[in-house]
Amino acid sequence: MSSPADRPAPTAPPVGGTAARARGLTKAYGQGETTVLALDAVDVDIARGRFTAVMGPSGSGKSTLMHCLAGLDSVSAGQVWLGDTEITGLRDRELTGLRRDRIGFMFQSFNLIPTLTALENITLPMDIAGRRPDPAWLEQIIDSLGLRDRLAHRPSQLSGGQQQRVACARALASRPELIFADEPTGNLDSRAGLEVLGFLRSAVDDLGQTVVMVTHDPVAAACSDLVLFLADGRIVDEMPHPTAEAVLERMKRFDVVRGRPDGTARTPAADAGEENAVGGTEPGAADADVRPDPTTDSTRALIDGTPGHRTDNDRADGDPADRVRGEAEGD
Ligand SMILES: Nc1ncnc2c1ncn2[C@@H]1O[C@H](COP(=O)(O)OP(=O)(O)OP(=O)(O)O)[C@@H](O)[C@H]1O
Repeated sequence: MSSPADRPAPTAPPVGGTAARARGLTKAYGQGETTVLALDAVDVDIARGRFTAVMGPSGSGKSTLMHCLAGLDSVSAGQVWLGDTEITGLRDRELTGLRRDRIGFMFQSFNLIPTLTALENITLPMDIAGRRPDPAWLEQIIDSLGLRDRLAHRPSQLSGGQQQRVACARALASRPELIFADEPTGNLDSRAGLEVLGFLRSAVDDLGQTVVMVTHDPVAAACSDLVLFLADGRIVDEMPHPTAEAVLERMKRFDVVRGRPDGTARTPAADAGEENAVGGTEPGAADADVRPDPTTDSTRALIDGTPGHRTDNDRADGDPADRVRGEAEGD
């Protein structure tokens, strides 16, 4: 395990084995004295065909990293590639198509459309894109997720675990290069959570997918191949072949929050280069009204007809589910 100081300086991005990568990825919210540095010159490589977990204290930048890697959020500086395509600098329309074709999303809140059946929810992103799912692939996903006898059910007729399995199938349906999962087990009891983690694991092992999962849960992180630890918008550590115990121990090393006089997420300790200093753990009250709405993000990611490329402090009006429903049903 390496500390930031031990980590080799980044060279040219590796080619071939990388599903996504970022160099110097920086994301600041707000301006002037109220600036929050959510990501601070992050270099990261997401290995293709692997399961990567992202952990860190609240406010450390996990969701922001995921959103920037997925092209859901603009970056303040730096570059992001999906495969060999640099997505930073792409126009919204190009980004929309790329997300739709190459990325699958899973969110804590499932984000299923209540009026659609499980099957309709699974194929919704492809239907909106005007693409037909590969029937053999779809069948394989449905069977491996155990959804065969639930396809005609609406979300309200499904348990939380089943709903998340539908969301998992939806993320896999287009056979994306990369699946981003933001706290996919956050709304599930431990049994259903483990089940969903098992499916994500087998999506990697058996279906060759690449998964990036943000989680607070050491047990969930232990299902991954590699855990990246974020603190203060930086990757401060990584752990291959994690166990829940080792992850828990590592998380304990993150210090108690110390606020910064200038209100940014960074701490004086972090400025001094202390690896285990954590800042911005509790988003300040001032941030509370401008934090991203996960429903908005996921909805945008799904329908991708709305400006999914969020700008700072951008919030969608109205009920996002209504907008998705409207798009899906052609209202
Ligand atoms: N739209 C926004 N406007 C202002 N600040 C933001 C916005 N989104 C995130 N932030 C701030 O950026 C920092 C990183 O936020 P982010 O949501 O990425 O952290 P996180 O590690 O995912 O947190 P959590 O575990 O609580 O979900 C935090 O200080 C947060 O308050």
